[in-house]
Amino acid sequence: MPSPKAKNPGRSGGSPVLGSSNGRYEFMSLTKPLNRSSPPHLLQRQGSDPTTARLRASESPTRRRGSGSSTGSASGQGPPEEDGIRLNPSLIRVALSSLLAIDLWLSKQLGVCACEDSSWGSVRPLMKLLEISGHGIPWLAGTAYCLYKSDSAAGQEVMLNLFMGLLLDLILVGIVKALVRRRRPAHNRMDMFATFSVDRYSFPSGHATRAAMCGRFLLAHLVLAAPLRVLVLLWVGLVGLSRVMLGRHNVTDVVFGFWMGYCQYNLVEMLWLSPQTLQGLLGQSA
Ligand SMILES: CC(C)=CCC/C(C)=C/CC/C(C)=C/CC/C(C)=C/COP(=O)(O)O
Repeated sequence: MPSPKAKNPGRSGGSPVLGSSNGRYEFMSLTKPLNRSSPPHLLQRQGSDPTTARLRASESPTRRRGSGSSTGSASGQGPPEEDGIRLNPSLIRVALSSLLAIDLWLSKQLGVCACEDSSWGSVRPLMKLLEISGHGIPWLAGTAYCLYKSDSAAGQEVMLNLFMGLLLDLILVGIVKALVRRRRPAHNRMDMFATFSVDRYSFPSGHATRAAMCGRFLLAHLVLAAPLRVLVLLWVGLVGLSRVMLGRHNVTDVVFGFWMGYCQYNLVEMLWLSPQTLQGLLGQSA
């Protein structure tokens, strides 16, 4: 005589499910893996209904890996595309952590001027000179001076836009540093002059963004002979290299900084302040 529960075979929960096979009711545990010989309607109820499938899909890869026997994929029963989906995030994670490990290792190897007694400690003063050459203060002060001294409208326009670009660079780098909050390499000695509080973070390198942006700016707006153009490019590269050699940055901070500075120049061009715009702005404020 079946129990009253048998009248409602579709009910599920923590209690065993009653199934009918060959006209006889049998108990089946919900916590044990399903026998392959189970009738199709029980297989359906156990995990192949859309709701359960959705729940399984929303589980994290780790959780799904842990419960492989219940999904059937560990025993090779799971659909092949599900395995593919599970592999992708781990592959990306492995690739990123490998890149990070290479970055840290390479940066440590290249940080040969991190202090005076490092293997290349004797060239540290030269590296610090390159640091000053890419610092925000000399660039802002120099540009402001040229703007003040310039007696042509074209010169003033170029210098004003460079000045705006330098301010934009400080703001954008500050925002990214505050968002990413990557610590400077452990071998760095924090002996830089005139820094903001966000400069305790290393991603991206502010010197690299400035060097890349100013380098592009100079090449585009100054009429320079070929050797000088090469010198500008050399300076940009050396500023970036000196950041890693001084132990201030990891390689990825500088590479990203170069890319960011390159893009910042595009932004400066887009927001270019022409004399007409300036007159309009000054006219509005007057
Ligand atoms: C001189 C004029 C006209 C204005 C000064 C405006 C001002 C307060 C500028 C601040 C410039 C400044 C302190 C920039 C920080 C530069 C720096 C140390 C960046 C860190 O570079 P990183 O490569 O180590 O990330």
